[in-house]
Amino acid sequence: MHPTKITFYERFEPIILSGDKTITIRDEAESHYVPGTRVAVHTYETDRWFCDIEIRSVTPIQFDDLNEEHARQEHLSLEDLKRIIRDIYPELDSLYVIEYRLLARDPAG
Ligand SMILES: CC(=O)Nc1cc[nH]c(=O)n1
Repeated sequence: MHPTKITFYERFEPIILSGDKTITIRDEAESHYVPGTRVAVHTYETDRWFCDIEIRSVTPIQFDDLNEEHARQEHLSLEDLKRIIRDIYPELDSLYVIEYRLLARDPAG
């Protein structure tokens, strides 16, 4: 069964809902999302649902190959992107770029 839920840190919620953040970079354990499927997005901290997304693609990437385009899609500078990914996944080089589009959001949010 493919995963139908993903969590994001609350600090990313505004740039996901604005449509400015259109990718997330995850490890192998979170690489099994299926393009074309709908996924519920919850906060990591409190498990609060705040939107649904559609998975567009899942692409392997090496940490050293992260570039300005990935940073633009994350709505970050490349320096900040690399620092954040290193904080979340210390010493992990094999990663996955999950591209998505926003489908629906909490009308009260
Ligand atoms: C909860 C969590 O791992 N969140 C992440 C990890 C990597 N990128 C991202 O946007 N969010």
